[in-house]
Amino acid sequence: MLNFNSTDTFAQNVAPPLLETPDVRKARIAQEAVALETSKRIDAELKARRIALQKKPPVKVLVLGQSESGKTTTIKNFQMTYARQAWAQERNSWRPIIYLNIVRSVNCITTILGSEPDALREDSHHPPTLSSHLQVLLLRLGPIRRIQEILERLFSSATISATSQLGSRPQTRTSYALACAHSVYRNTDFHWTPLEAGGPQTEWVMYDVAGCRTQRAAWIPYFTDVTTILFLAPISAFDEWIHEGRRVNRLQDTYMLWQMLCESRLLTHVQIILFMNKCDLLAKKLKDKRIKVRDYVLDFGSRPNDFKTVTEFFHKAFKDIFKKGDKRERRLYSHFTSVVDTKATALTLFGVHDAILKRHISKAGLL
Ligand SMILES: Nc1nc2c(ncn2[C@@H]2O[C@H](COP(=O)(O)OP(=O)(O)OP(=O)(O)O)[C@@H](O)[C@H]2O)c(=O)[nH]1
Ligand SMILES: [Mg+2]
Repeated sequence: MLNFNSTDTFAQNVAPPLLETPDVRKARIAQEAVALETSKRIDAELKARRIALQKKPPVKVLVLGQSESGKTTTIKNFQMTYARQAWAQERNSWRPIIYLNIVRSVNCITTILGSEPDALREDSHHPPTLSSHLQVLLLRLGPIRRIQEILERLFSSATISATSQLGSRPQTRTSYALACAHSVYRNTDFHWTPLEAGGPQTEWVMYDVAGCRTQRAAWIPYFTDVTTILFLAPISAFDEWIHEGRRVNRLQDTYMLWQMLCESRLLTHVQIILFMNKCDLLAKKLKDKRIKVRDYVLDFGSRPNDFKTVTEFFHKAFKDIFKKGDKRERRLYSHFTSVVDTKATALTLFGVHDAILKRHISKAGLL
């Protein structure tokens, strides 16, 4: 209860005027009633939002593609664009690992030098040689051995707790919860207005799986659970062979995977987005006049070996496979990307993000 006679400045400021006419008093009381109603309404809205947020299913995206196709790099781009804070935190968490690598390298070098008697021998007839400097250096670097031990102990306990957190899904190499501030902020008349792009604070979970052949069976359990599959096709790899088998061309392997996804009955409800990736490497490769696409892709025939013709040709091939396999006339979203170019990728991701969210919302019956 406020004591209006007190010396409390807040109480004095909110106290009614001392000389208040009946009309002024009536207007004030009416105003206060409206303010109270508004306050109650805001409280109720906030509570409803909190409850809705708790119930809201996360947007789940499975990122697929052969090994080295750019999956992890794409997820890093998503993090940088939509969860910058989490990305910065994760980046910082790599610092001790980098320290450990440096410390290990230094210790390795000092071990090799210490076991080389010639390197440490001092010649008394000559001024101090490099070997005496090395001796001093080895002594000085002694404490680093202890640091290596501490860091290694730290990491072994951190690995155990991370493994237990991943729990029942050991096949997920990495799963990032993009608990992004997904309210999009737009500057209007110098005010920052929060816009809700599919609801505030929608949680995004992106599954990053291993792309090598032996790991692909582990993708299947995720198929039924995701809204969207983001498929990475490294189109620069038309003249390369997958590491697991010299005789399998990387582009052929990608086509085969793509066909499997497009035809899969398990995925008919899933939105598929194609990133024809590594365009920068493709452009570079095609500048070398000795590399001809037709030498690796027979269907390419006598078409010009330039970037535009080659990318259009690959695009058509992916579209044809999609159309043939698709059973529900889904829309195919496809993009030419170089995901190492973070600025250009951020622009692509804005479009992709909206498409995914739209699909997620309509699937959740919220549209
Ligand atoms: N130049 C160029 N390099 C790329 C591009 N995308 C990915 N890379 C590089 O290709 C390598 C493999 O990328 P990752 O993102 O690790 O590939 P991944 O699909 O996660 O591979 P796995 O985890 O082995 O299945 C990394 O060195 C990336 O920097 C691209 O568009 N252009
Ligand atoms: Mg990866």
